[in-house]
Amino acid sequence: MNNTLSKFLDHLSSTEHVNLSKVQVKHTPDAGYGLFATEDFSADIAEPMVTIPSNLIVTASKALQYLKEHNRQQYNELKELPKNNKTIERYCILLFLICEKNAATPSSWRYYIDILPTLDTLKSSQAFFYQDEEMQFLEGTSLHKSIMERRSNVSKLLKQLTALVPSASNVSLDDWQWADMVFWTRVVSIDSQKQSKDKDSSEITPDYAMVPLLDFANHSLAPNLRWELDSEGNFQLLAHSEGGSAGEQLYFSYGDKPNQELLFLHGFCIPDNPNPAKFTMSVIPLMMMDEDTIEPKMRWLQDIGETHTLTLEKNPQGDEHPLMKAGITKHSAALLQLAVLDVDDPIDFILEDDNLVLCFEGKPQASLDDLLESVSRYELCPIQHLRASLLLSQALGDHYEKIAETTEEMKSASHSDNSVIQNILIYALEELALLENALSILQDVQSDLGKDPRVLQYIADSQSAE
Ligand SMILES: C[S@@+](CC[C@H](N)C(=O)[O-])C[C@H]1O[C@@H](n2cnc3c(N)ncnc32)[C@H](O)[C@@H]1O
Repeated sequence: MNNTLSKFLDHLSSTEHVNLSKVQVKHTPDAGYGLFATEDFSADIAEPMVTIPSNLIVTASKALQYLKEHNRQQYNELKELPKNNKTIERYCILLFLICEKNAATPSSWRYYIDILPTLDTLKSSQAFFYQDEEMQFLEGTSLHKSIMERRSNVSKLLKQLTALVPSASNVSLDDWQWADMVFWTRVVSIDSQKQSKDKDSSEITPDYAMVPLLDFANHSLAPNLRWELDSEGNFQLLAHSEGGSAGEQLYFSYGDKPNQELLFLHGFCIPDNPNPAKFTMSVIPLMMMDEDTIEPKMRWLQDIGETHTLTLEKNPQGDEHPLMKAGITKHSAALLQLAVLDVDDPIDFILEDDNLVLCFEGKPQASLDDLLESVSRYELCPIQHLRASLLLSQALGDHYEKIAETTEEMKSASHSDNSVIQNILIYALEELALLENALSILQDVQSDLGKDPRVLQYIADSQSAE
């Protein structure tokens, strides 16, 4: 056991009187440290395996208390910010972590800070820090896009923090990244109602908590450990389900997260994860096909407050729209209908009170739902559906090809003992299967639409025009 870990555990047992007789922290083969049972445990026994006292749990109010003593300026600025806001809660906790990590004179919290993963450890496991080779293996996937977005947002978020808390302007980007990642990989969300003992009306009602010791427990979809808050705000760690035997690793569930989310937040995947993958991509490159309308379309989306993300889910979304049979959400089906409209279609854009309004067949469209509905009543509707479906097939097909190529490469023997690449492979194959299924459904959809007389006429007209 390393020195900082044994000091931390000593501190818990001798100073804080935490009874550690039923659990221990040990290295695991593939998940860093883990929490293990030292004796048989059963859900029939109501007694907790271990109780973490409330004074050891890091919440926003605890962080504020700490900053009041250790960084009065940050405390004064934070306490003026709106209460019960998750972002502010997170800022409090991050600033606490950074302040104690860098304090010349350690407080008793340093035992905990010292056992948290360092930035170098996080760099070797977190998707955010993937090198070029790993990013190449993610080409075409939704995760590639999410990582790039997170990278470009990091300094923006730090700027947002310093706009609210000017005294945090000396926080380095490295410290900020370290604290943010430590936070997201270890935080649990608690029901703030149960935290009555922790409430102080002048401070923030906490929902986020970092719980020393519990945060050594790794994730499983079949957990044998659960936690409960007692009436004093202490965290009780209890056997879950059937319990288990001495020596077993104790897992709790981080939630029903799909592999994409697990890989993004934690750097690992669960083989055969039943939580279905989602594929996301931006509609913007698809809008770019028509240079004349891209600008007003983007402005209209902005004015009606809509996002640009297309989402493909595993399970069909219904049959309100042919694309939804392939798993495209209603919002995405509408975005695709918008994307295919061009100057030859019955659309106009008019400016009304500084807002750009899209009119379809002369009627203003207040929302994407309205547009979807108007297109479905349009006499050439099957043609519009077919165009949207072909555009989607083209886009998904491009992603499919990129992912198919990289998964073949990852399957090669030279990567078989690289756990990072094996995790990427599990995730990429799921996304590949999702795309393959959608592409095959889209083929059927297109073949059905191709039989519609209006479509046949349209094709004949276009051919004779050529
Ligand atoms: C709350 S911590 C658990 C303790 C951690 N293993 C440690 O060494 O400190 C969460 C992190 O543990 C790792 N982890 C948790 N569950 C895992 C699993 N089932 N497989 C692989 N790594 C896991 C991930 O790096 C994750 O971000």
